[in-house]
Amino acid sequence: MTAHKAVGADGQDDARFYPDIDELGNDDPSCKALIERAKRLIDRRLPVLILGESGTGKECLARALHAYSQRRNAALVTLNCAAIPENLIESELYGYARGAFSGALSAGMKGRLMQAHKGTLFLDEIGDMPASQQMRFLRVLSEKEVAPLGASAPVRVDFQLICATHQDLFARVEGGTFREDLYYRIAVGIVSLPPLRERGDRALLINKILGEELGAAAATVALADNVVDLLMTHRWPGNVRQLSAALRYACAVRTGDRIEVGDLPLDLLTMRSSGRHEQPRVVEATQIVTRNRHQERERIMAALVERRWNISAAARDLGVCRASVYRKLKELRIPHVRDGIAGQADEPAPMHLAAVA
Ligand SMILES: Nc1ncnc2c1ncn2[C@@H]1O[C@H](COP(=O)(O)OP(=O)(O)OP(=O)(O)O)[C@@H](O)[C@H]1O
Repeated sequence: MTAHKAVGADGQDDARFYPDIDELGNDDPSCKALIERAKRLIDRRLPVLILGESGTGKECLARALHAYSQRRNAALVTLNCAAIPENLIESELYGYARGAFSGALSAGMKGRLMQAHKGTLFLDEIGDMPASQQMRFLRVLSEKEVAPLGASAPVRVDFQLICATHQDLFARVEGGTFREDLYYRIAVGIVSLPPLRERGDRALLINKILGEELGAAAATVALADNVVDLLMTHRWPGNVRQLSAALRYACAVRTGDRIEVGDLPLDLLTMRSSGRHEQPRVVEATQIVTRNRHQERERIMAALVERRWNISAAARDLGVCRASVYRKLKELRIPHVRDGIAGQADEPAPMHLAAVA
């Protein structure tokens, strides 16, 4: 992760960390290809338009692109067009000169377009830019000049434009709420982020988020099999944001080294019972199960070695019953060394072990 200075939606310096662009694609070939394409679009004086459902990582990508670009040492200035009241968007974007109107700041105000000079302007939810502002913004893009309200002369601006929307922008053009000429001006370098349910790197994403949340402890925390099943089959309407929130919640409330289904947010379980999940992705689920198995194997082996294969003592350390330890030995294919350490081990496994396993 790389840190850069930026100016956030409230105009204040934003010291948030910026994702490393190469980490966004994980090891998934299609995500990596998409990120590589986005990298090729930056620094070409082309506007970039990031499309994708809410929570797919559009802002993350915009931040990563800025941090990757040649403009990384200048500001990234963001404005969420849906979050600013229509009557304020004009002064936010263009600013105003000293004494431009009664109630204005005495020193005037530098608008976001001028703040972004030499840097990057990120306009989130561009589909919500009021119709009254679209023509003026188009003119700025054509003329590369801004005229703050009350200013005697326009000011030249140079920024990398990145816009994002979760809406079908062309449908808004067809519906008459978004100008067609502005659409063609901003929709040049289009990058479409897939919804989480269509991504082939869900397991990698889960591991990455767990790693970020738990740090070194991630190596000792496993996911119960039914948690893996749920994470891999849920449809995630809130995309990566929802997945990340669910995992962070589970990491916070877990009481042991295993995240159980009861550690997941209640709304996720409710959605599941109402059928908002999909068919398991067997290959990916296997990756997580393998990771869990590996960690579980290590945990059990450590307890057994520590207790010199005294199953009762190891079971106590692990917080499970002896039968569970025997079941795990079988399940994880850990060969019993009972014969090798004579006198240290417990009595032979009970006859009903096969049935338990
Ligand atoms: N590749 C990724 N790896 C890890 N976390 C990610 C990734 N992409 C997105 N996230 C996380 O998902 C959350 C949502 O990301 P972001 O705000 O970029 O989505 P968005 O598409 O801009 O959402 P919205 O349309 O609602 O504004 C953030 O918390 C972000 O950290």
